[in-house]
Amino acid sequence: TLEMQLTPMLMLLRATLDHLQEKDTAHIFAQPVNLKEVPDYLEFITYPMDFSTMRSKLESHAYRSVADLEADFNLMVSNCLLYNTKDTVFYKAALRLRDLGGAVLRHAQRQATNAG
Ligand SMILES: CCOC(=O)c1ccc2c(c1)NC(=O)[C@@H](C)N2
Repeated sequence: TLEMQLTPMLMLLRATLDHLQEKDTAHIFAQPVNLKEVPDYLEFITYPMDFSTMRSKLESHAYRSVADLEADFNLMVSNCLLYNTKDTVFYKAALRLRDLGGAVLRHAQRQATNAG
């Protein structure tokens, strides 16, 4: 579509978000933390973040660069490392997502720079 040609950044951000979310194979970052299931979550976490929220922000043009997307990705990972103890599946998944996502984001930034 015309949007495909005229908004390379939006296309790159969508592809990068898809690639980041593929690394969350357990889907524990897919939706906001359920505050009914985790009632004390906001006692520790000021700004919750998850992939569905990032996708809504992307489609609302809230991200103007790979760095903007990376900031919310890092927030999501940091929230998880802060709230959950080291022995949990959540904490371990956040470490793995941080490392795998870092490579995805470095590649995306190179593409953004090359495309100009
Ligand atoms: C149905 C119960 O779900 C959860 O308790 C739960 C579900 C998903 C979670 C989470 C908790 N904690 C987190 O830090 C983020 C990363 N994901």
